Amino acid sequence: MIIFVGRSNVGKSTLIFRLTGKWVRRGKRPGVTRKPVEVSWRNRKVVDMPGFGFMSGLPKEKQEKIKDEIVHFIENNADEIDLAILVIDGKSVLEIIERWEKRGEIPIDVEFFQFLRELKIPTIVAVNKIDKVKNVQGTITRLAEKFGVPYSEINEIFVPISAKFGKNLDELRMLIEKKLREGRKPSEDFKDDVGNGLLDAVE
Ligand SMILES: Nc1nc2c(ncn2[C@@H]2O[C@H](COP(=O)(O)OP(=O)(O)OP(=O)(O)O)[C@@H](O)[C@H]2O)c(=O)[nH]1
Repeated sequence: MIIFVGRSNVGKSTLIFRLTGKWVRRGKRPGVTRKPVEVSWRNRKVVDMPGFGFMSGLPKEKQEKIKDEIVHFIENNADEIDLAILVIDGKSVLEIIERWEKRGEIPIDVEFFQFLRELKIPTIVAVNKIDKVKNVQGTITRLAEKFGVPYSEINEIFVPISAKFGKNLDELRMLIEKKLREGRKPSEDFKDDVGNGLLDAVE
């Protein structure tokens, strides 16, 4: 199974369409709670998770509920998940992350990334909407710092793309295939060091 996670409106559905030729969108306006949407692609399940985080008109409790549901889905299906693609909006994500940091909170995108890492789920961060970003390389470097990814691993994790304009999608496809081929490292004992953070938050 391949899962797509990310804030609402970052372009998850557009990206899934670009990669698989399948529409997962059900025409709902942003902010309306929805369940994970599953399509089948090359003998695998591809799941578009509901968007997390702030959505205008959505009360905080509902945001938290969506986040908890995503966390539970990932925990319950962790054995089956071969790859997670965290989609972020390259234009706005750094500003959002810095806003959270100023409030002394862990930014939700960073929290999800670390949660996936704790579960040893191979993860790619698709930095979308780069058609709107001036300094792409600078953005990726700063993102790597925020996500705690060492410089040497940047190209294994971050891929700048534009789902809408079809930019760099071949690079993303190649990285997806590479990660699926590699699978989980055999030495990584699954669920071994699942510790704090999101998991505790929903206990
Ligand atoms: N400029 C730009 N816009 C994009 C890009 N990818 C997607 N969009 C636009 O962003 C908006 C949201 O895209 P969706 O694919 O619906 O986003 P989503 O993450 O599935 O949204 P939810 O269903 O709310 O979770 C749409 O208007 C897309 O056309 C991109 O690469 N560049």
